[in-house]
Parts: sequence; structure tokens; C-alpha cells
Amino acid sequence: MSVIVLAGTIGAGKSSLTALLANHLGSQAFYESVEENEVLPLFYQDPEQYAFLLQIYFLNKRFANIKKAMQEDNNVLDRSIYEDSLLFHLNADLGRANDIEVSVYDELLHNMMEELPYAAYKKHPDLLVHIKVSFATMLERIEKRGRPYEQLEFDPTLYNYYKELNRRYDSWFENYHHSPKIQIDGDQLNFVENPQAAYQVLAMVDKKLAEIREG
Ligand SMILES: Nc1ncnc2c1ncn2[C@@H]1O[C@H](COP(=O)(O)OP(=O)(O)OP(=O)(O)O)[C@@H](O)[C@H]1O
Ligand SMILES: Nc1nc(=O)c2ncn([C@H]3C[C@H](O)[C@@H](CO)O3)c2[nH]1
Repeated sequence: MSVIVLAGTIGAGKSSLTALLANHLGSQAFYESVEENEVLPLFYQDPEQYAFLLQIYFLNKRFANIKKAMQEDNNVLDRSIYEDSLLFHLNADLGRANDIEVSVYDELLHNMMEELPYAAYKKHPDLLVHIKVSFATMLERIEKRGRPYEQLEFDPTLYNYYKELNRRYDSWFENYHHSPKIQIDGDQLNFVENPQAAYQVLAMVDKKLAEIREG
């Protein structure tokens, strides 16, 4: 039973590649809760007030998605549970969560990770696919997608938030060792509009999955 997770900063292309990959593998895509997420706009309006609540919201939804995704082979998850912690710790470092909230979150996450139902013998995904994008591309994509509360006009301090998040993703990916991993160059490969680039990305994932299956 294999589960594939997508990773990457805001606007990297995770949802787009999740759809492409699930379609290619004939499996189901599991997306992050965004449209129906009532906490997300509140967080962008007032991060100090809502960082902790948003984190609990995402953790709960992520766990529910993982449980569902595990029921069939090759399902694809849009963002890993590990990145939630990366985002929360960035927010905590910016003073948007206090020490008690951080330790409650870290302990809850640890506790939930122990219960992850990937399989009786396996607590991690089979493959993590990281889409790396430059800061300039990240800003372009966020603008292109156009969620109002994510725009720099909505809050100019988002510029530094996005810059630091993108920077932290590099070392996060280097230090990620829970499963096999590959990196896709999201600046160069326009897998959304260019079928050749999409073919290239899917071939990379197929090759890695074949390697994993051969052991
Ligand atoms: N490789 C790519 N080339 C060109 N455009 C892309 C690429 N990947 C994504 N996009 C575009 O960038 C925007 C953001 O993509 P997407 O919603 O898939 O990102 P995401 O990583 O899921 O973001 P978030 O974490 O914020 O939900 C969309 O408008 C999408 O069409
Ligand atoms: N603070 C915070 N913690 C998370 O765990 C988290 N996961 C996603 N997001 C935000 C990023 C995009 O705006 C939007 C879609 O990815 O939701 C998060 N924000």
C-alpha cells in the first residue's frame, strides 16, 4: 500500500501536481482544506490571534485525510503533515504563538504521529515529492492564483513571511529523512501548461516509485 505526498512552499504547485499525479496513477487526490477553511482568512487578518487555532484546524484535517488516503493504493496527498510543523514554528518564531501553545502543539503532533494509520508496520509515506521554487516564482504564483488574503497588497508584511518560509523549506527538505524523496524544479518545469514538462515530471515520479518497489 503506497501513499505519495507533495511538499513545497505556498503556491509551489502542490495542488496542481497532486491532481496530475493522481490522474496519472488512477488514484485519489486529497487536497488541503482551503476553500471551506473558515480559519484561514481569519489567520491572514490577525495571525497573532489565530495561528494556534489554524494549526489545530490543519492538523485535524490532515489526519483525517491521511486516514482516508490510506484505504487504497497510490493515493496522493497535497502537503505532508511534517510541513505543518515547519509553518507553525515559523509563526511561533514571529511571536504568533506562545511557549505553551508551541509545546501543546508539538506534543499533540507527536502523539498523533504515533497513531498514524499508514500501515501497521509503517508510519511514513512511501514517497515525498518536493516542488522547489525560487522566491520570485513563489510570489508570481501566489499572485496568479489570486486568493485575496494571500496578496501582498492585503498585507505587505507577507513579503518577509513568504521569503523566510521559502528559505526554511530548503533546509527542511535537506533534513527530511522519513521516506524516499525527490525534488522537482518548479521554476523550470511548467507542468501546468506544458504537456512535455508534465510528462517529464510524471516520468521522474514513476522512475522513483519503480526504484522503491524494487527495494
Ligand atoms: N509548474 C508550474 N508552472 C506554472 N504555473 C504553475 C506551476 N505550478 C503551479 N502553477 C500555478 O501557480 C498557482 C499555484 O499553484 P497551486 O495552487 O497548485 O499551489 P500549491 O502549492 O497547492 O499552493 P498552496 O500551498 O498555497 O495551496 C496556480 O495558479 C497554478 O496554476
Ligand atoms: N500558518 C499555517 N500553518 C499551516 O500548517 C498551514 N498549512 C497551510 N497553510 C496556509 C498556506 C496557504 O495560505 C494555505 C494553503 O496552503 O494555507 C498554513 N498556514
